[in-house]
Amino acid sequence: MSFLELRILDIIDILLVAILLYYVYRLVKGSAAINIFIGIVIIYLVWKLTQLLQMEMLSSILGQFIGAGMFALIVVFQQEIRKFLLMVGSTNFGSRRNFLRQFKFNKNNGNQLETDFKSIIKACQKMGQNNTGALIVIKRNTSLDFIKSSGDSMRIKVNQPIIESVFYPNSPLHDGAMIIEDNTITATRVILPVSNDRNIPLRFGLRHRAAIGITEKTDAVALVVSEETGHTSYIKDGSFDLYDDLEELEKKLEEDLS
Ligand SMILES: Nc1ncnc2c1ncn2[C@@H]1O[C@H](COP(=O)(O)OP(=O)(O)OP(=O)(O)O)[C@@H](O)[C@H]1O
Repeated sequence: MSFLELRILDIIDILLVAILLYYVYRLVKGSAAINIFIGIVIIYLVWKLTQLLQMEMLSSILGQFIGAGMFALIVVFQQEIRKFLLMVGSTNFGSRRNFLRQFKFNKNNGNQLETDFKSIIKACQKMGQNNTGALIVIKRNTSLDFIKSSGDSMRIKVNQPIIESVFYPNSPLHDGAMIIEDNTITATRVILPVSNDRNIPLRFGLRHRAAIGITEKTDAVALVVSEETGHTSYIKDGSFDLYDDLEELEKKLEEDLS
């Protein structure tokens, strides 16, 4: 029964593997790769079990299969591996403020720029009334530098008329997404990664899929104003975060951005 002895390091090991699996699952969720991912996890677990029970023959067959399969996996999951490395590399662990924010130690410390979410919501409401489409991504901890380069960089403090004029249909900047970081509009016309999730209802087009895509890959939140319905959707962690009225939306943004 010696294999059942647990050291602290084993627990840390298990936790780290669980986190890794969670991130891999988030990357492949909704795409065809999810079935391959589940298949691999099952084969790996069976292999480990056969090793533990010292079933030599089955364990060596599965071991060889997994060894050769690693190369095949790199080819099959090329896209996902790229996204994963991008996600790891773009997480700004270096910033002390962001690090502390993870633990909410420095909540309301007065030094950080509070996002003027009320102006953003008012702009969305106004654009919705005029059936003007918009896609706004608000950064939280994960760096968005890897997508900003696809658009035009700028540096304007958030305010309602500026947001409305960026998305005004004939404006040269209206296409693509607007990025907001630390209460500053830092990029417009940004092209976002589109989600492959097959569960997104067909009535939602590319604008909504792009918002879901970026919130799957980063911890940013997104607001989408539909050109067709005028409705503002709030998107977080790769899915629609529903609300009943604007006050509730304000509350959600206040909580999520603090
Ligand atoms: N990958 C992307 N990144 C950023 N913006 C995008 C992306 N794909 C589409 N868009 C924006 O979405 C607009 C097209 O939206 P589309 O009509 O397909 O979306 P929708 O989700 O149906 O929204 P709506 O309800 O407003 O029609 C484009 O004009 C462009 O501005």
